[in-house]
Order: sequence, then structure tokens, then C-alpha cells
Amino acid sequence: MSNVSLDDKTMARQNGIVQPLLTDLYQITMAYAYWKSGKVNDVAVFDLFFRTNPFQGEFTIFAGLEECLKFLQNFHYSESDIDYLRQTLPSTIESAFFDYLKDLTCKDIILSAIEEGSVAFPRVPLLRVEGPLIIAQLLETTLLTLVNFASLMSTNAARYRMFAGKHISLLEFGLRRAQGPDGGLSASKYSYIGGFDGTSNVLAGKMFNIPVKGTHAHSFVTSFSTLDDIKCVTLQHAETQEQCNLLEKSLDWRNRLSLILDASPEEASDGELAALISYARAFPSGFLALVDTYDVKRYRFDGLHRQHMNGHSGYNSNCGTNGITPAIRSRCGYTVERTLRSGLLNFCAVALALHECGYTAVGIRIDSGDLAYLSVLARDTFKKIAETFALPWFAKLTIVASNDINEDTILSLHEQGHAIDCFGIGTHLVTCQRQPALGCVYKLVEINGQPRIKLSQDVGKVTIPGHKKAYRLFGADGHALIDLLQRSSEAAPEVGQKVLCRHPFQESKRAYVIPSKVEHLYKIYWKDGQITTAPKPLSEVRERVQASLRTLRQDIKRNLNPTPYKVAVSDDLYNFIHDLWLQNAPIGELS
Ligand SMILES: Nc1ncnc2c1ncn2[C@@H]1O[C@H](COP(=O)(O)OP(=O)(O)OP(=O)(O)O)[C@@H](O)[C@H]1O
Ligand SMILES: O=P(O)(O)OC[C@H]1O[C@H](OP(=O)(O)OP(=O)(O)O)[C@H](O)[C@@H]1O
Ligand SMILES: O=C(O)c1cccnc1
Ligand SMILES: [Mg+2]
Repeated sequence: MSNVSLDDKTMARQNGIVQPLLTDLYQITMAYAYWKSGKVNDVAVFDLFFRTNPFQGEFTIFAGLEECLKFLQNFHYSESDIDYLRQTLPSTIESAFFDYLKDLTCKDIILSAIEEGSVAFPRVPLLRVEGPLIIAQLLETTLLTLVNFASLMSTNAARYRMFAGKHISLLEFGLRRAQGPDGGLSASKYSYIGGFDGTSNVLAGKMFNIPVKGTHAHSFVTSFSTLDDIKCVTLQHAETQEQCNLLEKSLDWRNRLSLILDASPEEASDGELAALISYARAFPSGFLALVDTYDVKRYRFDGLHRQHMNGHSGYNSNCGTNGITPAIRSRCGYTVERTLRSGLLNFCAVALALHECGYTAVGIRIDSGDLAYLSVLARDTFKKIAETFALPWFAKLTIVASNDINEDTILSLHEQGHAIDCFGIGTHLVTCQRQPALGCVYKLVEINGQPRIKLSQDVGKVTIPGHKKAYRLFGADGHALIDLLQRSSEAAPEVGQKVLCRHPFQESKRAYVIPSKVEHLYKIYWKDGQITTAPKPLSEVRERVQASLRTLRQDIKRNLNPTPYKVAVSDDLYNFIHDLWLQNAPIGELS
């Protein structure tokens, strides 16, 4: 195995807060107690794993490995760290312990891991840390914090990608709502890994080479009140270099369109038009406008809405204007509806004016109201204009939707039918609102060559002891069938050879598997103080996520009541666990 040295080109610099003191105090107090008990030369094996998949799903995406490697690479207590610990820990701590800490590095640690971006399952360790007990113990909290949120976030993003479908573009807009600056940065990074196409977070773009994308906010529109707020109305033609009057052209188009779109210019806001013209002048090739600032609330009979969603043009723009009170309307089956009568008219006018100046507009963003209905309304409008003016590109303008989008909204929108090309998603994505934490744990499974088991009344919490290897066995149809944990001393399963796979705790649950393919899940990533397998660039980890998800059967990935993926142990490991369990479980006495 060749050692790999990593430079800034292959790995972005680690966030400065990831350092040895980013840990729980008890790791350091335990380190002292180990040290004082003469355990300096003890050698341990720890497994880092989770017990339940997040989001009521049946898979997890493993992420955070690259950051773990950077942490091992840089692990070192600085002078000021030592000074702080001296002041903070009890004065009875022997000074020689601080000398010991000063020289600690991860050179004697071996880190094995599943490939970053792979699907992973409960109980199969994501990381295995072997080496001096004290150092391996000191790594616990930091490794957990680096893996837990990264994996949770990547899984969340991968689920959004899965439910959105591969043809919809997904943008992460969450920095303002994230759990602080570091949470926001990690959310951007791992959303990208999980399958998002870009982020609005500029620092994430710079640090991780993620595409940065965005539109504009309502404040840009509301900062303009009248057409007089446009400071300069001209734009140089893209080809002829001629000066075009964008305001004149836009007003002209707004009048022409009002006849076609059944929306009068009086209903459109001049402040909004001024804002859109100014934005178009600033970004003539990237004109994507927020169109719901001056949306109009109307009452609409629900039956008509449904018809419209089914593709019939049953929308009646006059419904709701006949003076009936909201309470009466609600009883009669009317719902409040917004139309984009101002924004859509203004956008189309500016887009057509831009076209006359040699530029093609990009599209619109809708950030309120019924996104299914409004997106279809916008698409119908674009198609009508495309047809009327023989401009086929107009029908294909991008429609971005945002506003508290989550998995359920996406699924519901798909069910209703919509015309959205891109979702901008913030709060629910980055805060993982549906499940805010992944429960990875770090458990001692071997000390000085002796297996360790942690017993619990709750069988699900009993740890699987010893130094183990993990394999993914594939079935005849090419899908991943089962993950198998074995003792490291056992021979690896082979293609075409029958393997007995057992449930780790239920004796009667077992099955023979004849794998069509066997994947060894662990590689050594860190040994002898060096990175031994270079972590892949983010774009490749992102591809790995999708490739790995494709190996899972559809029923394991579905939203509602997904089928659990099987995780098993070999017969040998099964007996090993249960013998050790019996040895360690005290025999009770009945009286
Ligand atoms: N067709 C739809 N089906 C299901 N959910 C939708 C649909 N359209 C929008 N949503 C979701 O419904 C919620 C609407 O939120 P809300 O009631 O706050 O509306 P709003 O348009 O933001 O109103 P306001 O601006 O007055 O606060 C959002 O979470 C949005 O993602
Ligand atoms: O809804 P999220 O999924 O979190 O997506 C991000 C939100 O952030 C922006 O506006 P913000 O919510 O700050 O202001 P608003 O009240 O204008 O929507 C944007 O318009 C989205 O609504
Ligand atoms: O660019 C956008 O449209 C954007 C960015 C952050 C939050 N909401 C929207
Ligand atoms: Mg909002």
C-alpha cells in the first residue's frame, strides 16, 4: 500500500474549530485515569456505528471521512491547549501527564472505513479505530461530531434528490436558517454530496468547489417604488452593440402582453417593473426574477383549481371578486389563491425586451402561494407567449420554487402535477427538521486482543464484540442483498459459495446466501501517521452516493414503510457473541 500525501488541491483546509480540544471533558479525564493506571501501552479497537437509520428510512449515507482524516493528520495539542488544560483540570494532575499529551499524535492509529458516500446500515461500523487505548479514546467525540452530522445531512439531501427525481435541479438555500455558521457550512458541503446541484453559500462554494447559484430577494423588488427609480434605462445589444432602451421596450411589451395574458398593466406594479429592468441590466444573460412580491390574493373555487391542475384551463380570473365575504366563500368551497398577475406580466415584458437586445432570460422564482397551481399558471403563460410570438425558448423558461419545501411537499407537488424545474430548499434541509440527529456511537470492542461486549437490557444496544470485517453480498439480480459481519480471522465470503447469514440476536432468523458479487466494505485510510488511501474529491463522493443508492432495491428506498435492508453476522461471529454474552451476563438468583 503506497502512502499518499495530500496537499491543498486534493483536500480543502479543515475548519479551524476542528482540533483536539473540540471534545468532551471526560475524554481527557479518562485519558489521565488510563495513564495513571498504567494503561499507556494498552491497545484498543473501537467501532463507530449507528443503530437506527434516520428519517424513518432504511438507509444512511456515510459521510465525513475526509474530515476525520484531516483531523488525524493535524492532531496535536498546542502549548496553549496544554496551558488551558493545566488550569482547568484539578491541580492534583501530575505534570508528566501534560508532557505525555504534548507529544501525542495519531501515528500509531489505524483507521479503517467504509468508502465515503456509500449507503450504510445499522450496526455495520462506519469506522474502525485501532491503536493505543488513550489516543483512540481521545478521538471519540470529535470523530462522532464529524461523522454524525455529515452522514445525517448527506442522507437528508439524498432523500430530497430521490423524491425530487433526477430531472429537477436542487439548490441549497439554508445558511440563514442553519444551526450556526459551522452547521451552515457543513450543510452546504453535505447537501452537495447528497445530490444537490448547488448552494447559495458563497464560502462553501469557495472552500469546497461547489457551484454557487441564486436569484434575488424581495428586498430588491421593494427597494424600487416607481419607474423613476431606474437610474439608467439603456442596455447595449449583445451583438450589434447598439444602445437599447430597456424601459421603453419593456413598457411596450407589457401593453402588448396585457391583451394576450388577460392581465391589465394597471394591475402590475411599476416599482416591480423598475426592479426587474434594473436586475436585467445588471445580469442580462442570467435574468432570473422573483415574481411573487406583488402577488394578488383572490378567492377561487376549489373545483376549478383541481380541473386546472389536471391540465384543463378552467381557471377563472374573475372568481372571488364579487363581494362575498371570506367566511361565505370558505363554506362554499372557495380557497384563498394568489395569482402572479403583476410579477408574471412584468417578468415576461422584461424578458421579451431583453430578447430584443440579444439576450435570453433564464426564468422566475415563486416563493409563496400554491406552488403547483402557480407553476402551472406560469408555464401556461410561457407557452402561450412562445406560441404567439414564435419563440420556442420562452416555453422552456426555468421555474424555481421555494418556501419551506420539505420531502412531503415535493411528493405532494409531484402527485398534484406542477411545472417546477428547480427547488430552492433551506430550513427543512439544513436543520434536518424531520430528524435533527444521527445516533452514531463509538464503542470499545477489543482491548489487548481480548473482545469486549457491552450488555444491555435492550438487545438492540448490545455491541458486537471483536475485530471484525464487513462484506456486502449481492444477489442474482445485481442488487445489494445483505451486509455480513465476520470475525477478522475468518475467510472472506466468495462469489458462488453458499454463506450462512444469521441475525445477530435472533437464533431462528438465518438464511443461506450465494452471492453474485462480494464487496469488501473496509479499506485502511490511515496508518503509520499517513493517509494510505486518498479520499475522493467531493464530486466523486457525490457520484458515489448515487451509484451506491442504485444498488438498493426500490422497496428499501421508498418513502412509506420501506423494507429494512438485512444486516447479518456469520455463524462463527454469532457463536462468538453469544458465548461472550453468557460469560459476561451475571446469573441471577430467584428467591
Ligand atoms: N401545491 C402545494 N401542495 C402542497 N404544499 C404546498 C403547495 N404549494 C405550497 N405548498 C407549501 O405550503 C406552505 C405554504 O405556506 P404558507 O401557508 O406560509 O403560505 P405562504 O404562501 O408562504 O403565505 P404567506 O406569504 O401569507 O405566509 C409552504 O410550506 C409551501 O411549501
Ligand atoms: O423556506 P426555506 O426552505 O427556508 O428557503 C429559504 C427561504 O429563504 C428566503 O427568504 P426568507 O424566508 O428569508 O424570507 P421570506 O419571508 O421572504 O420568504 C427564500 O425566499 C426562501 O423562502
Ligand atoms: O438565491 C436565492 O434565491 C436565495 C438564497 C438564499 C435564500 N433564499 C433564496
Ligand atoms: Mg420564506
